Amino acid sequence: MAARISDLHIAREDTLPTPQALHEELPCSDEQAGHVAASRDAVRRILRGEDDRLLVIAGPCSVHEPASAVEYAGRLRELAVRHEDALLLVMRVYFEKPRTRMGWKGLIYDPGLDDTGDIGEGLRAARRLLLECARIGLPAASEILDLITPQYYAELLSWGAIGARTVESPLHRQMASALSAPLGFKNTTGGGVEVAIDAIHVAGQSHRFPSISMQGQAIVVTTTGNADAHLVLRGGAGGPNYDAASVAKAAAALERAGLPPRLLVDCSHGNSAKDWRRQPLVAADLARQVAAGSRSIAGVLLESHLVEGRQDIVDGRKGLVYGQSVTDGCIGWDSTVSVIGELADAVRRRRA
Ligand SMILES: O=C[C@H](O)[C@H](O)COP(=O)(O)O
Ligand SMILES: C=C(OP(=O)(O)O)C(=O)O
Repeated sequence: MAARISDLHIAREDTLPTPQALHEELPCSDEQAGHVAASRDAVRRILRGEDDRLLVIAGPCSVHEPASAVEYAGRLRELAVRHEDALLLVMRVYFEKPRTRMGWKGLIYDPGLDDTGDIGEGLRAARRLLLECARIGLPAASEILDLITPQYYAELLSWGAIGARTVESPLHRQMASALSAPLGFKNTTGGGVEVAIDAIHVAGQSHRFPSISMQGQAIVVTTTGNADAHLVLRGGAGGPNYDAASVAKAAAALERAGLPPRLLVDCSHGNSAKDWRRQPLVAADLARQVAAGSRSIAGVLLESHLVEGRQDIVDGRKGLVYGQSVTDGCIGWDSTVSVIGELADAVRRRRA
């Protein structure tokens, strides 16, 4: 008998709807598409220095509860209008979590929070939420982690991230060359900025690679390159990199590499030593840099939710505090309002 040599580690296979089927089930209207296109344009203008506002990407570390994400979106939209002279507010709507070891992988991978892993339902929930953001006129941002799932929802994003764990991956860099939204590359978890600068170069070029079509067919896609890729400083194993000296060093590295010396800074992750209480201190330092005239800082990222802190998933959705993160700790709503106000004032002071 021939030895069994395939599928030795496959427990089961389930069929997903095609990207096209999901788009037809949850279509994007002309108004929603118009909002996404205009938001991407606004992001690009800020990145290029043609608009002196600050891009602020704020929202939960991960979305696990669509209802609290919708409530957060409504509140952020009000803040966006209040500060639109100084800030472009974008909601962080993250559905796929790259874990250091094991842990809940996000709404797309496990929408039930119970390891049942109904990815079809997760994609549906993600798309529904992004459509809701577009409906209320709030631009949305997400990390692109999986190489197939973007076909299901990425056209609704106004900003995307390639995270610290995947910034060196050739597959993510070539996938980034296909994405339609401006894209931030994080420095590595070790703190390496050069790796992200390499990634920006690679994503800006044309690539040819295997992918899936809207009809779910295996295809070879040829891309034109994403000209709006940029650097995000998120700190790393060696410490934070949000201070003025680190920002200046990174801006100089960008210039040496022939790239515009403009970047985003994440107040969380390595820049807060993963302690959410430190995020307002990081944001205050960035606000001081902006008010003092820095034009290198084009944007700021915040992990924020309705309720401060974080909680563990113990028994699926049971017992969870509404509006509190189940991944990294977040600042709460009141702190979010004051941090965003401080950033807006910094832009106004820089103008004055
Ligand atoms: O922002 C999210 C987390 O920092 C990232 O997914 C890693 O999380 P973990 O170290 O808890 O696995
Ligand atoms: C995982 C994230 O960030 P980083 O890649 O910087 O760790 C995140 O923003 O969720």
